[in-house]
Amino acid sequence: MSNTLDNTSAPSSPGSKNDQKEEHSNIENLTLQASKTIILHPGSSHLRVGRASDPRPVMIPHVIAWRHSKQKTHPRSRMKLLRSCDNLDLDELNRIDDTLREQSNANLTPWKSIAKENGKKRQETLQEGCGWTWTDTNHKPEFLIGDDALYIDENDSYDLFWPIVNGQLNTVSKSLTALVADLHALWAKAIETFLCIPMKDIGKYRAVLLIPDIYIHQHVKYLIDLLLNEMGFSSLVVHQESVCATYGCGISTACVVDVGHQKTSISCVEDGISHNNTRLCMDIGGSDITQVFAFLLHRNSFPYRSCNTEDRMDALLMEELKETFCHMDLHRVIPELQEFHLRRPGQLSLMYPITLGHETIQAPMSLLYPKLLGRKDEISCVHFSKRNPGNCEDPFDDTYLALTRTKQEEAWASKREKAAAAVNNDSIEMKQEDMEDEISQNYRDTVENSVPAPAHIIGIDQAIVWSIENCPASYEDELKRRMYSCILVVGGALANFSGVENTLKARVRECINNSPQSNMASQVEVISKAKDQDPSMVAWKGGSVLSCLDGAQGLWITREEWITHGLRIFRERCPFVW
Ligand SMILES: Nc1ncnc2c1ncn2[C@@H]1O[C@H](COP(=O)(O)OP(=O)(O)OP(=O)(O)O)[C@@H](O)[C@H]1O
Repeated sequence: MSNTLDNTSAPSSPGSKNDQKEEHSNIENLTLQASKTIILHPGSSHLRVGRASDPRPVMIPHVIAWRHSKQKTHPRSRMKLLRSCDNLDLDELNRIDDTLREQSNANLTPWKSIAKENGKKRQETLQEGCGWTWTDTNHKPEFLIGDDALYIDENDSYDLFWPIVNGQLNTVSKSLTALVADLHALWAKAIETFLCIPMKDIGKYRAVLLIPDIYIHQHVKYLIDLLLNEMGFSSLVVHQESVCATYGCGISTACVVDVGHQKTSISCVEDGISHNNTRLCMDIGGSDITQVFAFLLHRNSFPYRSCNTEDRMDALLMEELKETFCHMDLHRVIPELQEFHLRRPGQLSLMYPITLGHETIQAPMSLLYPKLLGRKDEISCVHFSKRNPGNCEDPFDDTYLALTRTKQEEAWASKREKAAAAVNNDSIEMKQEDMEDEISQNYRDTVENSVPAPAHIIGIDQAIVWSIENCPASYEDELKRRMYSCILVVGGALANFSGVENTLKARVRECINNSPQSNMASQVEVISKAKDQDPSMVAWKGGSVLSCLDGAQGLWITREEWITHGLRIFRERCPFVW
């Protein structure tokens, strides 16, 4: 498929008039097709949706607000924008500080001095309002989506719901059927509002759906059914985020590190295939960085003293401050005098001066030192590829494959499945030590014990090494070498920080320096803004590239085929191992 990818951008060779005519009409066809293809990339914080012909997608908060009656007696659900972090392990901050001192050769200003400075700061009221208003709900819409939902007054009669949590469908708060109904309402409204396509015309459009690398089979089935059956798209292709990310950058082989709002997913992709054993997902991301930053700002006498991240507007302010001030440039540790604006719908804006110390680096570094997050659920926060539980619609499921695979494949698969099941807490009887033994053993098989086994959350640098070391064997470890020399960071949460490439590169080098792969250390390269694209849109872009590839034309499943053959046809056409 990579060759085809190159072909799409290759200039046409001059030929006869007929050839040129044919080429012209091919291009016209392709453009027409692209304008009739909608790419959907849902995430924990944002939904990206747009036509394949668009240079970039519309990106809206992936949230829906349902109206409820004022008489409702039970408390309204208030899904928090940021997860709480009450157990930060502050000893980890000392480790981060040691690294900063070593790298910057500078003295770090103690947080108490910064706090003293901030204690003196007073806000200034600006004469102009912020221009924001609460969403007008006077006409009592049944539901609202995106920014309209996010900016509903908290006292208004609406319940907010984020359908994706930690990168997966949020089935903790709702049944799968109810959740899919929410997605139907949300996606249809987004397509009508932002792409100006009435749902009555959706049958003229094809859809590309991006799913997580580690997906739940049943969820994918529900989503296909939603798009083809319920919404009525004419046909559909489903593909994994990491592979689409490589298409989006025009890179054929990379270790893709996708750090989003609530999840970090790592996978080694080679020519359009994400290697199963290299996939790892941890429930940590940008939302954790925001929480750590909020904590550190409070410790440093944050001048907006009543800030409370349980409040939606304050949580959004914290996100904005993180995106504006945080970075991963380890040489920038000197305190800086900055200012920020506090905006609230219908109120005058306030301008606050603030002194920022090196908490602006400590917060993003928490993803390299995840112990800092103090996650109590850290074992259930690590996920590996899941076994296909099988489905009666699909005769060639894992059970069939298990019966037909070789002895060696059998041994490997059973070991891996046991370890993955344990880490995912599916196998509750398994004791902690057994579990660690299994995972270590599984891990030793390929890694020779050079990196700790990911039975709990580990730093992103270590997770990258774990993933690459699990690549299939190749001549003189050529594949691993290629992965180390192309670590592609996508997703909005890490790739946007200045200095991330150098910092991550140094950390990965350090991780492998004392391992059998130390000869590859000098070749480690990290790319965070491939082709100057917004890293949170790279995978979406790849979805649009995929929809135009010649080689992908055989992957489409039509509505009729889905209705007639169900999962069987999906397995046949699926561009990844189902
Ligand atoms: N300029 C920036 N600097 C730092 N962080 C940023 C920046 N822009 C966006 N982010 C962060 O990126 C995160 C959103 O990234 P992304 O859109 O890739 O996540 P998502 O796909 O919605 O979530 P997930 O991958 O967890 O399902 C948010 O935490 C946001 O604060």
